[in-house]
Amino acid sequence: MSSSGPSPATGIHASPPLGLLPATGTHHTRSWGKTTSTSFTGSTTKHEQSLHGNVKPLQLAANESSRLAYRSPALKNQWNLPASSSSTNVVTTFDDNEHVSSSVIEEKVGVLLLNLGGPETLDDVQPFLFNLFADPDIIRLPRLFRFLQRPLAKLISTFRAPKSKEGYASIGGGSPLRKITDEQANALKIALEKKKLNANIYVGMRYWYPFTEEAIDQVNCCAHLLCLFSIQSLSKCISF
Ligand SMILES: C=CC1=C(C)c2cc3[nH]c(cc4nc(cc5[nH]c(cc1n2)c(C)c5CCC(=O)O)C(CCC(=O)O)=C4C)c(C)c3C=C
Ligand SMILES: [Fe+2]
Repeated sequence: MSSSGPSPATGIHASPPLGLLPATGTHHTRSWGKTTSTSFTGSTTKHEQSLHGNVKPLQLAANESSRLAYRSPALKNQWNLPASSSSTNVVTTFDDNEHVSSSVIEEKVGVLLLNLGGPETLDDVQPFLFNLFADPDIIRLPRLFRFLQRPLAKLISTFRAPKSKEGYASIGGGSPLRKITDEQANALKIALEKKKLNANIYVGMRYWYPFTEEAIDQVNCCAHLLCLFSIQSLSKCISF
């Protein structure tokens, strides 16, 4: 996959987010090509929404400059979050001028930066590729042949790994994606602190560490979780 776009620190501004999720419940997310569920702190509500599901843009307030907070009306219903919920809904949006406008904030916000991940060492290359190809969103087999997904992923990843390793070796022995995403998280934390917003930032990857499920397990700070898809790519296979 080729990557391009703004610098890591500012790339956040160009990336469409997934949504604002309540930081309680059970998430059904996918890695290694299978669906798993992850419970996280304070869970009283169950829901079926995948982190990778479609989320509609938040109804934005007056200024329509390119903002990044989205919320699914459907999710709002699903999680039973009435507008007058006792827990204040926190909606923080970012515009192109790096101005942050927030509604009244009474609860700490968590931000989950979602990315895809990449192999960090040459030994990671084959298992990373396996995770990638075992995902039916990457290689979709007809229903009848679904049972072949993982054997096929094993086959392709094993065959492709040597060539990919050469590529990764030539750029220092691994993917820069983890480092870039961690840098984005730090930059976001610092930027929000400057705005007097104290948010916990988490990083979750779909195909490598730290997996989204692990990241969600860490979420313990907040009533709401803003999920931002922090991918920059020209790849046509990524659609939002
Ligand atoms: C048939 C081959 C491939 C398809 C189809 C494909 C689709 C696809 N890939 C991503 C996300 C990533 N791919 C990454 C690396 C990578 N992808 C392929 C092959 C296909 N991908 C290979 C062989 C590799 C390894 C690198 C290489 O040898 O070129 C990565 C990791 C990037 C990094 O920084 O390391 C990601 C992420 C998506 C989203 C996608 C289709 C939707
Ligand atoms: Fe790829």
